[in-house]
Amino acid sequence: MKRNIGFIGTGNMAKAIIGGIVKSGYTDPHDVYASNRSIAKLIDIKEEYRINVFEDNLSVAENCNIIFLSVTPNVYPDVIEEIRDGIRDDAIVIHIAAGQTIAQSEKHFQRKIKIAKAMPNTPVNVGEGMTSISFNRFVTEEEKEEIRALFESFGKVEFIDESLMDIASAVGGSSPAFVYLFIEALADAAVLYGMPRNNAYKIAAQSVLGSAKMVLESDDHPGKLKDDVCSPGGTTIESVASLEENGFRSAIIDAVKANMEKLKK
Ligand SMILES: NC(=O)C1=CN([C@@H]2O[C@H](COP(=O)(O)OP(=O)(O)OC[C@H]3O[C@@H](n4cnc5c(N)ncnc54)[C@H](OP(=O)(O)O)[C@@H]3O)[C@@H](O)[C@H]2O)C=CC1
Ligand SMILES: O=C(O)[C@@H]1CCC=N1
Repeated sequence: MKRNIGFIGTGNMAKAIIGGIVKSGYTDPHDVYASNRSIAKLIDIKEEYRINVFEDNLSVAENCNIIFLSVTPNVYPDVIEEIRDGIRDDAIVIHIAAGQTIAQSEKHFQRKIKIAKAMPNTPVNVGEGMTSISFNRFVTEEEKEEIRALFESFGKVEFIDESLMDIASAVGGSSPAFVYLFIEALADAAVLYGMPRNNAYKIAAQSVLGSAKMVLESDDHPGKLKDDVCSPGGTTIESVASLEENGFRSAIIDAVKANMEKLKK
């Protein structure tokens, strides 16, 4: 079935997804539609990706059969009320809002709607995204595979139980921010020792990328991969000991806990 893909809200996450589906060739930009509160962002995204834009949300709903609700969760009730009557029966609505449950949205829609709850991250923009997805009971198995293919066009996909969506949001949706902090800190340290910033970012970022690939592509536990870097009596174990002393691991676990606490509010 031919699908027009719509985005209500063209903020950071929607822009990353639009970039992902257009650059991967998954869809033609002519089949992508978007609306946003401020016109300036719409003009920018239209210029960058040559997609169609509307000044109102209802037109996106009426013209599309995959609809991303890419606004923040506090805006969901108003947006759902605006588009409710314009949604086509064959449409699949994709929620990406952290903390927004399928049940909450179903309550606002007040009608039978096919819903996919997806938790992507911004690396979708460069084809290396991670998206966790769950569905409501109205989405067929065939449609689930169609949604998988969409998200796989710009990264990896896991179907998970909706009860795990908050932790998927913290560990998949938010974690790129933690990793950027790590890369920035590594690069700052390199600059402190006289390395030019462009060299520093490249060396730090590629080391993170390669390490992630080792975890994904070797059968080894991350602890074993760490051990392989630490030569006996060498330099790395000095750094590892320092990180342990400074509570590196518990700082990460606490960061995830803070994320989960916020999602409960
Ligand atoms: N950023 C990320 O890495 C991730 C975000 N998400 C989820 O994506 C959603 C959006 O987050 P993010 O992109 O970061 O936030 P942004 O603030 O960047 O984007 C939200 C967009 O929604 C627009 N908007 C607000 N109200 C309306 C409305 N009534 N009608 C149409 N558009 C509206 C805003 O427009 P304007 O700015 O013009 O007011 C803005 O462009 C959130 O629910 C978040 O949980 C999920 C995974 C990762
Ligand atoms: O910061 C946020 O609320 C969103 C959810 C996951 C990433 N960004």
